[in-house]
Amino acid sequence: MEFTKMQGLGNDYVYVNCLRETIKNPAEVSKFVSDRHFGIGSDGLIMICPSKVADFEMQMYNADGSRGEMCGNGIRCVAKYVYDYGLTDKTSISVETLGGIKYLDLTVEDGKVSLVKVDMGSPRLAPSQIPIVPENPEDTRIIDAPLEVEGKTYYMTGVSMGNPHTVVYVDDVKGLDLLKIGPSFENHKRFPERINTEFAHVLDRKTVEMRVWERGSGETLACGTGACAVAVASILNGLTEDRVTVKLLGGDLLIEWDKEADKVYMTGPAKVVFDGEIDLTDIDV
Ligand SMILES: N[C@H](CCC[C@H](N)C(=O)O)C(=O)O
Repeated sequence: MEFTKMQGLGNDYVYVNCLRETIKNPAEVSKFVSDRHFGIGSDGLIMICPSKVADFEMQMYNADGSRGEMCGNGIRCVAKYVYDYGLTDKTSISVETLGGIKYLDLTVEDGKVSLVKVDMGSPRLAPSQIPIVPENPEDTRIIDAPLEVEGKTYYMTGVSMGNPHTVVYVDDVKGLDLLKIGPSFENHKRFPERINTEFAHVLDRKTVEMRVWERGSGETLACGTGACAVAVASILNGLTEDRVTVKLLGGDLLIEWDKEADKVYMTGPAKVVFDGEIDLTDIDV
């Protein structure tokens, strides 16, 4: 199978052009290719597929083989792939995802995509839409709500960007032991479909730094949907303006929540690392 390794702010995936390749068992393939010792090494697998309702379809699998509804860093790389590898000459494209159809604007420099702006759609805040089990059945949002993890009480804000996120604010992002607390958040009983957890620290009204423990992949260097969730949560909690630079371990994303249109926009880079070929005879069965 031919593949292209790409990364968005260090959130790296194995991309496969499924207009040409067929993958019978993507969950198993994702687990295999993601292994950083026995496979290629990545945060998961992203399949670029034909679509009846958009220019392309993105199917995204985490490193543990679970399917993600949406992937912000991934969809920017999909846009770069389809333009740079000649599948389209359009600089505005649509991509079908389990989180809805997304619309992207591509910035092209010297014939290749350097930057992508994504309309990430509307954040979903109702507990049932995230999903997060609310403390009280009548709660319509999860904002600054207590959550006990490993004997400590955190205060979380829940946001869905098509996939589930919970945002907690901490004083020292760098000092967090995510290996210790990340899985306890991910698998907490109040998150029926597990969850992506963002640990955020507001630097000023235009800037937030964060780390993320991703559902199905553990800590990643960046999470595009997570950065959107952090921006929405920060705005909802009155901590920042509607346009926020989110600083992740792998770099910065510019996030804007146009409250009038109720659309979140994410702007960031996408890069090719290398092209390769791998024999999946024993895996893709
Ligand atoms: N782990 C996520 C999918 C990848 C999201 C992230 N890598 C991004 O850039 O948005 C989930 O299971 O919902």
